[in-house]
Amino acid sequence: MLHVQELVKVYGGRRVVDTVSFALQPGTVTAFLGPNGAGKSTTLRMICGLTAPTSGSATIAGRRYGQWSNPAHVAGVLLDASAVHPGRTGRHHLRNAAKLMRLPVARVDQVLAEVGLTDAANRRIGKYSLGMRQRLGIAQALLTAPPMLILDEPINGLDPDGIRATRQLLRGYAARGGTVLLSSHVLSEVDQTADRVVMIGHGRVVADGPLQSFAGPARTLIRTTDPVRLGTALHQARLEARPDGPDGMSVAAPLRQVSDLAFGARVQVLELREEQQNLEELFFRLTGGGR
Ligand SMILES: Nc1ncnc2c1ncn2[C@@H]1O[C@H](COP(=O)(O)OP(=O)(O)OP(=O)(O)O)[C@@H](O)[C@H]1O
Repeated sequence: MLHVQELVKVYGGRRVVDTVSFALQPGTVTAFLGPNGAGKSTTLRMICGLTAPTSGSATIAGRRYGQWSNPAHVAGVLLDASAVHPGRTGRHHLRNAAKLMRLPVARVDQVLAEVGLTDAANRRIGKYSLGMRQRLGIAQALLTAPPMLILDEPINGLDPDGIRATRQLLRGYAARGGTVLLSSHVLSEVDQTADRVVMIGHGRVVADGPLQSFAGPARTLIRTTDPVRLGTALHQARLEARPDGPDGMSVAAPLRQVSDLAFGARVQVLELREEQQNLEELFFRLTGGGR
């Protein structure tokens, strides 16, 4: 669907995008992750034909985005959610966009509903929160029901409900065969949305693969009435464990193994859960944490 091949952008003698390559398949959500200034927006702008590459190419379904006679039908794009007229209502804004693309106006109410903006449709955009503007931008990208979405920081500024709704929307869209590329500088925003991560730092791709492949070994948090006894059992099983609170331990083992061990040691378990994978650490290690 999307093929990015050795894209390079030089500004003032500096390679802000440095030989970036990746390809996306239909039915997937890919997060393009990197700290501020890593080169995400510049890459997305080159993919959408808004910035000319110094070298390299990006094609969607075999052609450069700008070469398609109706590019919005090939990929829906949200690059800057603030680029909207504040005096217009959300519905008015989308109606204008639909007319420009020669789409039936009935489509406007469908996409407003898809992004959860029906109730705010007749309010002026100037009164929208950043999150609402982001959702309006996603609605506009969805107008043509395109096979691909390219979204620059679509989750930035959303409240938890907005993040959840956007996550469901994008997952549903990919489940129906759509291809999503979304950028973010916050890993936790996308770790439940994306199947795959392309990480970029200082203009270069530093990691690319399924999200699970970045996960470290499983860790389990266990709280028990008898941490000393459990500690002995863990030691005997040669499992690395570190204290977590007065009666808790973080154990370097999968949940099932820790559960079996606690059962065998006859300690009463108060809490047992898999720990969140700390992808953030990996992200900062790989990208150098910034410019
Ligand atoms: N038009 C331009 N002229 C000169 N330098 C630019 C231009 N656009 C971007 N840059 C520089 O290129 C680098 C990458 O910027 P880019 O906006 O692509 O990063 P980003 O990863 O999207 O970051 P952010 O999350 O802050 O938007 C930055 O150092 C930025 O200052």
